[in-house]
Amino acid sequence: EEQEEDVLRELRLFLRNLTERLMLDRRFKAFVKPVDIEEVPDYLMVIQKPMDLSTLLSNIDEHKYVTIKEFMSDADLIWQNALEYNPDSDPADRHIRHRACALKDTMRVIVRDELDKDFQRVCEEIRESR
Ligand SMILES: O=C(C1CCC1)N1C[C@@H]2C[C@H]3C[C@@H](O)[C@@H](O)[C@]2(C1)O3
Repeated sequence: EEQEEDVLRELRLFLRNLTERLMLDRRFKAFVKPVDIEEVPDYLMVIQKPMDLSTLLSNIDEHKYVTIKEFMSDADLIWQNALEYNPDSDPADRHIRHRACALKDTMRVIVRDELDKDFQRVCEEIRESR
């Protein structure tokens, strides 16, 4: 229905705004683009599902997400992958993990504070109806 497409358009606007705000945050610079496989040749041996903020933005424009849960599943890969690939006690890994944790918390707080619960439920109903 057209009313359903109106809801999904509004979800995409929220998701683009959220993703763009994260991309502008200096703490999250390392998460903006895919990890460079030429620079990190073993990355795909460790990480099965790479993800980054630019890829999230492309997915939004390709109408991949009908609910916030689906978006968060991909968005969570960004910090989860960073924790998994950078586990060591050296300062560089600790710095990446600190930023990964900040990304996780920042995303959740923005969604909690800015995405209406009733709107989320309407999106879930659309997903269940398809
Ligand atoms: O995991 C990541 C990114 C950081 C958050 C995502 N990378 C894997 C490499 C390990 C570490 C060293 C850099 O040379 C750079 O190549 C990477 C990029 O950081």
